[in-house]
Amino acid sequence: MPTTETTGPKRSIATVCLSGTLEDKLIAAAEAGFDGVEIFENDLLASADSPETVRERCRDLGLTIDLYQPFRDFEAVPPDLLEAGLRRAEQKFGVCERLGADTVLVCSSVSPDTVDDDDLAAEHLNLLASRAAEHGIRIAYEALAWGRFVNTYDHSWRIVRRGDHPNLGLCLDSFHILSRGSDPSGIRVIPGEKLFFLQLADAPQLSMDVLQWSRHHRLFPGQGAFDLTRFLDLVLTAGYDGPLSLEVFNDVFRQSEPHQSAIDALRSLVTLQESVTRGGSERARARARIEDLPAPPRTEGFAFTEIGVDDRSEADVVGALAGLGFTHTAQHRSKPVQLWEQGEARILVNASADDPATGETAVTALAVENADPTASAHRAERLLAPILPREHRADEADLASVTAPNGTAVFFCRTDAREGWLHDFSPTPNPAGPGTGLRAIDHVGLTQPFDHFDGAALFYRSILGLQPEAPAEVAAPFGLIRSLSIADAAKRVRIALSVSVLRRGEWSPEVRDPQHIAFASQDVIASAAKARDLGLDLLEIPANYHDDLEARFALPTRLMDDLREHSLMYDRDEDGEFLHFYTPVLGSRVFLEVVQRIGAYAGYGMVNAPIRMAAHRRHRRADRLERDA
Ligand SMILES: O=C(O)c1ccc(O)c(O)c1
Ligand SMILES: [Mg+2]
Repeated sequence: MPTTETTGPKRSIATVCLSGTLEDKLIAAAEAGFDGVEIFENDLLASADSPETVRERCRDLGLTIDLYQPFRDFEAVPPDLLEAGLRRAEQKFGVCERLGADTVLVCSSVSPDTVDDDDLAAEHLNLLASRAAEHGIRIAYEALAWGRFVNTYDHSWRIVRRGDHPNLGLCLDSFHILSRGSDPSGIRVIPGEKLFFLQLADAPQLSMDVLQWSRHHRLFPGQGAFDLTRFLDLVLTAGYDGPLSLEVFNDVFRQSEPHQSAIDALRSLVTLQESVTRGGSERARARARIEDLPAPPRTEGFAFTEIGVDDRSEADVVGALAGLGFTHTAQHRSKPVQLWEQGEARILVNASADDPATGETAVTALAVENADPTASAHRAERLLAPILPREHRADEADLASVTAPNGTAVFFCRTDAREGWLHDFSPTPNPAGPGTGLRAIDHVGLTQPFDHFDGAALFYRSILGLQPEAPAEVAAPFGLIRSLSIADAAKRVRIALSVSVLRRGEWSPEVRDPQHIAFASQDVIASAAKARDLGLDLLEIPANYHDDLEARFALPTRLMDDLREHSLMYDRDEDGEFLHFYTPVLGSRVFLEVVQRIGAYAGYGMVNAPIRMAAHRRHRRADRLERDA
């Protein structure tokens, strides 16, 4: 139930964001903790409930109805169509009165009957506003990015100003403004009382028809490429004091379980408010205020990562860790959990924690090192993250943790705390080996199911206070892979999310939803050589790859020899170089990687993913043939 109290602006959501019938949508919005809704006309038309019943239901759920929409193709039309429009409007005003909604959204016309005449548009909207006023209703005029003649916010503002009626104002929709690349800074000079409504939506940067972009690809704030922090700052600075409302048309969300979408939606809005309170104008900061949201954790790296294993995969995982020079340093005092360490890299191998969803080998937990785990867990709870119930004995650490969308547990830890997580482990007598030069966990790679990708990115960003890096796409053997990595400013916590774009059907790669843990080495060639000596089975990279590499980068012969000999891969960007190698897949879908960043290389060797995926498939095939022989 709602844990995010509203002390700042009201938070609303358009019913079009969520899947289901009107009833499903209202319940989901209320349960997530929204204060109000925009009712999309089609949702009401398909409902068997009278507007009065909908109004009552909303009241019972603690929701206000902040907007009724959309009313279309009204202004700057010939007299007969104007008459018809006014007749339609009277019916809508009646519906609004019955719903208890005081604002109707009017989209700029796309009709071929509309003329390019601002005076006429203003006159018609003035007439509509005076009719609306008789019902105590306001008209919020919104410039659609594809409006026939009015398609920018400044144009809609000129018309509203000319229309000059107290019941006529603007609806600003971030999508329509930012998708066209309009400069939003002019919003600041619009009088706040003329801003009747605000709709917030993000979107990925795409080059396509703007109507298609809007109707299929909108995202919740923070999930796309628009600068919504600046946008909201400008709107609040102008003096807008209505609800912050989300209006997201998205093909995936339209068919997703509405409770989860509503939670994602609210999380995105709270996170957006938070970013305005950190950087906005004084007026915007005061308006966006959120009570009692602890600051994002100051992350200091990964405390540990946990791999859940089963009877068969345990030997593979432990064997690979030993081959990478890790030492089994400690054993959990009450659970079948081993701690393996090298440098600051710590891996828990948990024989009681295979993936609850699939029973497979999986990265079951991430733990981030930070100064105040209790505050971080409190923040996560305020951001609607599901808190993980923990079984722990009275003398064991009560670790604060939450569950990420795909079931991965996220722990907040202080490794050096006296009663911290390490306290639950007893040291083994194993002497620390020479290692292979691994220092720490560089990143964790998690593949997400397509429908949860945007939600997962938002979750990690918002809960851990991370920032997204550049999104990328590569064509891989089993389909297109999209990736988005997120990291803290110091790059000590990096999470590389990826997704098979639109995966459908039966034909599927050998490794489903792979996950990996990458370790940082200062000399990956030496690490690979030592790992070989320790008996590690390195993933073999084909000669074709290295031949192409040589041609592309003209690397020194010595380096090429090393890359070939140790099955290393290579990448380069403007700021540095990246060398990396992999283990085969351990169990069903986990593998390990060792990376070396030279200079300020910022990526993850994503261009090499298709080569790695094909190599993994080859390796597993060979493995199976060997087992069957
Ligand atoms: O796509 C549309 O038609 C549409 C309707 C109403 C809106 O508020 C909007 O932004 C778009
Ligand atoms: Mg809109």
